[in-house]
Amino acid sequence: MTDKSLERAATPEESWSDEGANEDGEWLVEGIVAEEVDLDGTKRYEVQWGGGWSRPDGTNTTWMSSIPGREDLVQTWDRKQKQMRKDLAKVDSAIPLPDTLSVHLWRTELRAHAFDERMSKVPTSPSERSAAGWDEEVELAQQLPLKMENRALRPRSRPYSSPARQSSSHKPRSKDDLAASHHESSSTPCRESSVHSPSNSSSIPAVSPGLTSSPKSRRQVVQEMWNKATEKYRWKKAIEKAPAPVLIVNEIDDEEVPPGSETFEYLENNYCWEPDLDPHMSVDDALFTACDCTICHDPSKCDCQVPSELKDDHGQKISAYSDDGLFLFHVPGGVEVLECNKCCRCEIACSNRVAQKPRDVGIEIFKTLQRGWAARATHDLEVGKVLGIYTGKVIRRGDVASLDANHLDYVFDLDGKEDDDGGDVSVDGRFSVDSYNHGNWTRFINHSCDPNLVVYSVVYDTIPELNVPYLAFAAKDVIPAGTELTIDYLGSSSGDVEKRNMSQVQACLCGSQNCRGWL
Ligand SMILES: C[S@@+](CC[C@H](N)C(=O)[O-])C[C@H]1O[C@@H](n2cnc3c(N)ncnc32)[C@H](O)[C@@H]1O
Repeated sequence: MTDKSLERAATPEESWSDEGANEDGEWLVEGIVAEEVDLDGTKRYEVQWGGGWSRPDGTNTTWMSSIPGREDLVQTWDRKQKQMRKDLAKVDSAIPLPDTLSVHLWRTELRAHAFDERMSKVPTSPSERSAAGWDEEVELAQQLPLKMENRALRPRSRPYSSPARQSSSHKPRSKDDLAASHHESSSTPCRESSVHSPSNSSSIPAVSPGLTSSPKSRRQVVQEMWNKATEKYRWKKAIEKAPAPVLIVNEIDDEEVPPGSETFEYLENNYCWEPDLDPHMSVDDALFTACDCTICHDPSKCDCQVPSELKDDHGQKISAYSDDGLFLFHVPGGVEVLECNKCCRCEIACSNRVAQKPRDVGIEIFKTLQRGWAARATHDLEVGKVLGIYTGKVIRRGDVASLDANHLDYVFDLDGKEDDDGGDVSVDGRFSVDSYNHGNWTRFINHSCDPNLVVYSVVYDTIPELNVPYLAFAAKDVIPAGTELTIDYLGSSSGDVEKRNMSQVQACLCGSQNCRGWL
């Protein structure tokens, strides 16, 4: 594919006679009809020529980065576009954004493909993008002072009721080479340098080493850093594929990247933790219950499902997913989905490996008018589509209280098996995930009282007894590309607010018809 917007059409001066020029031989500009933003942030305007001039094929526009002598046209155009974006941003987050924005999204996709082309790799599908060039480019941009907002609340996972736990039978098995054939990534101790520190390895020179091109914008640098991090989560053998890209878009104001982005450690599909949690988090392979299936169609015959509590009305074990990997929404509160794990023999294509697969949907982190940054997908999503997992730093629940207040908005409790009093989960066994300094795109998912995503607990690279499942996000409805992705921070609990200090409650600006008014 060719990025048409970057082709430079011949101007009338270059290709055509003077017919259509005014008496001074100057060409008349009728106006600007479109704009395009290049990968490095450079704008181009599609200029329509006046004077009745047109090419033989009827076209009469040219892409130009400036219009000498008609800067007024550029200013007026920029002002109107800014206003239009503001108006668009006022649209209720629960309502799909209008077509004008889809055009933008489509162009964003085109730009991503154009980038791939320039890096000499033609992507074969929208979700397959090249890593070429990241290595030279990702050495990071200028370190700017970061202003972190002080917020009070934290999103909580659904407060499930806690069913009686059955004791799991574990069938130790020897290691085989399967682990190596699956994803390279596993959860790791947190990278200390990513905690805000001006002198750490994430400091960003103004110009990328080895490149003579102009300095990169902060947006570009952060985006590249994050996408390079997703590259680590590449599946070998059957699927030579990294997750789809994450892009940063601001159509509202001049904030280039979300606060703290430059020092943020992007973790696409794994947790990190402090060394003191290592004995808890590092699980010996011998403790995994693994299956010998090739493709796991029948959970009742799948050894790794022995500890699973996901059953039908007759007590038969059932799968959380359809054969084509869509979430089926019959996982009751308190039940964790057990996906095939690194010791199972099944293929990567197994229908019981879903939340753990590299994300095949592109994500845009975009600025909203009143709710900070948010997330949306660049493709239409079908019901049950699983988008990814909440990642970040695993901490003991007891340590949440001592976090800085601005972390609390980004703390998700792993409380799926707990009831209001913690149930049969011991105090020492309660954990939370802090995605303030470490995490992935899901930390930008805002709250809606009428959300379009559901959250469920899933286990695959640890064992259920450790109580550190991942929280996975699945589309509750058909979600058109460009629609903000939202969850209900309070799950189904309406009583939860009574336990909260009311001074912590924030006004909800989700704009849905059944908005509770707070979150
Ligand atoms: C996990 S963060 C979501 C990402 C956040 N918007 C950002 O810019 O980083 C949660 C915070 O986002 C804001 N937020 C999310 N949903 C909101 C809503 N419906 N109304 C108002 N603010 C919201 C609140 O400040 C909340 O504490």
